[in-house]
Amino acid sequence: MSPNQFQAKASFAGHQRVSDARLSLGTHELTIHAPKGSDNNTTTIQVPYSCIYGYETSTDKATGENYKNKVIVHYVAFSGPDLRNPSAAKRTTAQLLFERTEDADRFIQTARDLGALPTPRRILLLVNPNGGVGKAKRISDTVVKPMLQHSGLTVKEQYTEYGRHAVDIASKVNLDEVDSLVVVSGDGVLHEVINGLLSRPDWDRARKTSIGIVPAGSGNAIAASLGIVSQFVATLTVIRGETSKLDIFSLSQLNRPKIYSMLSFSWGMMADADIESDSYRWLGPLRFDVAGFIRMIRLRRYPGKVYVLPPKHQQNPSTTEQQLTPPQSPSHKREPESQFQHLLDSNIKEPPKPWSLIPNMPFYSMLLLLNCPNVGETIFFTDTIRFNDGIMRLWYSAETRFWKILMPFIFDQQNGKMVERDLMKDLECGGILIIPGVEGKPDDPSTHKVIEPDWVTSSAAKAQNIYQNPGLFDVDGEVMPTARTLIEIHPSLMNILVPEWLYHKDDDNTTARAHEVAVIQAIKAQQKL
Ligand SMILES: Nc1ncnc2c1ncn2[C@@H]1O[C@H](COP(=O)(O)OP(=O)(O)OP(=O)(O)O)[C@@H](O)[C@H]1O
Repeated sequence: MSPNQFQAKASFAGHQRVSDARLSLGTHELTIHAPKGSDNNTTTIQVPYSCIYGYETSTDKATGENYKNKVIVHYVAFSGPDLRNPSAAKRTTAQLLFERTEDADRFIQTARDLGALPTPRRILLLVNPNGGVGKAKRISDTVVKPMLQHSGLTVKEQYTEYGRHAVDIASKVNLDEVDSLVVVSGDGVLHEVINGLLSRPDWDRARKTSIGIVPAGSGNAIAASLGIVSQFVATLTVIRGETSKLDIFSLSQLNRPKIYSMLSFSWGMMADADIESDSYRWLGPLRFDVAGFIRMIRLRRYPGKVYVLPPKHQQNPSTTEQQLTPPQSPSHKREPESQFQHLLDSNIKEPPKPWSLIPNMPFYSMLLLLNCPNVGETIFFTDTIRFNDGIMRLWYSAETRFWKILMPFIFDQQNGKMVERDLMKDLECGGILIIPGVEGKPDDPSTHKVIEPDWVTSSAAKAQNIYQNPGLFDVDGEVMPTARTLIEIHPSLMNILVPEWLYHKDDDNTTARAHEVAVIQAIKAQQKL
């Protein structure tokens, strides 16, 4: 027998039968060949390594107390080939009874050497008891912690106790003691973790700490964008420890601390609906539909000008060099480098080339800047975006006709074709500068200030029924003041935990592809049983 092959009695959760089986540890999967019945046909079960989240050894009662010859392999199995179907993933086990303890030990050691078993790491779980409809604690207790129990990972759990507590935790956590910060909540708490890490004096080290999410909020857009649609897959992802680079946007306003975003920035209808949906939190994910519908029938148009910087690959080097601030050495950088901070000066009326104004847009009914394919768990916007391609995608519209706006949201919410309707225009960009016509804190009328009277109070503006209110600036579901704002992209700034099989069809990621193939083959083998 080759060193990667073993004999054991095998049985599976939910099946009574125990068979004498031949096990083989391959490049990407454990294969179990077991006789099916009296006719000596064999059945083959495959357990992809990317689905194994732990193991335990125990003593088999029949062979005596001195023998630790039983190995229970814990893994996630899928009932169908759609790895994004939330109900397809289940936890299960394979029980392997070896003749001798040495055989069990050798099996574990070989599996470890081949990367079949999770590598020990230290995890800090941040659980928001108020996230979504308050289910995060239950998810942590019934799914996350039980799965972590056999993983070999060291786990600390902390509840967030107040709004923005996760910022405080991430800005102070001892990075020598934690390998990954994992949020059991929604996008809001992950946004806070990113902002906490990037606000640290040692941000250049902190940004390399991997971050992860177990979706337990109501939007869960980032998890859905990563293909993490169930809590089982999310916890498996945390345990396996595979990471991908994540682009981050920075949002700068004069005399205010920088804000960092991993997901989206919006202004107009979607921002209004997202923030206003907070009053319907008890509805769960449906809150976005209800708030969205109300906002669509009472649509607003906000005045403003938006300037766009082309993405790096479209820029002509001779026109950009003069814009760059001198590069600082990493040890002196107090925060991720910003190249166009000087554009926040309100004396600069027109940012110089290669910036350009979005033409013929005196007002916006919606504006959305996206880093990921999903804007919510159930709103799959487009598959043309990568969260690590170094590009921002901007969608905008001045449309105000109710039916025009409603159609894509009714028919295309989940098929990624929303952007194909003739509603929004889109642009690839490396940065944007937004100059709203009215500034202020959206919820405090005493702060509202008309900055550009021509755009807001002129008779032409009045004739177009332009809203004389700043509107909401929404970043990852949180409100920021409405003011002149510079948004820049920082390509691959952070590392996010992703399923090992996360792969886009046109990416040349052969390892991820191999993992995906292994999982699909395992599902097919399972279905033949
Ligand atoms: N103990 C707490 N009490 C009150 N608010 C909290 C507490 N812990 C965290 N928060 C706040 O809860 C807010 C919502 O959290 P989160 O965004 O994770 O959930 P969600 O809004 O349901 O999900 P999503 O953003 O995906 O829609 C965050 O702004 C966070 O600051």
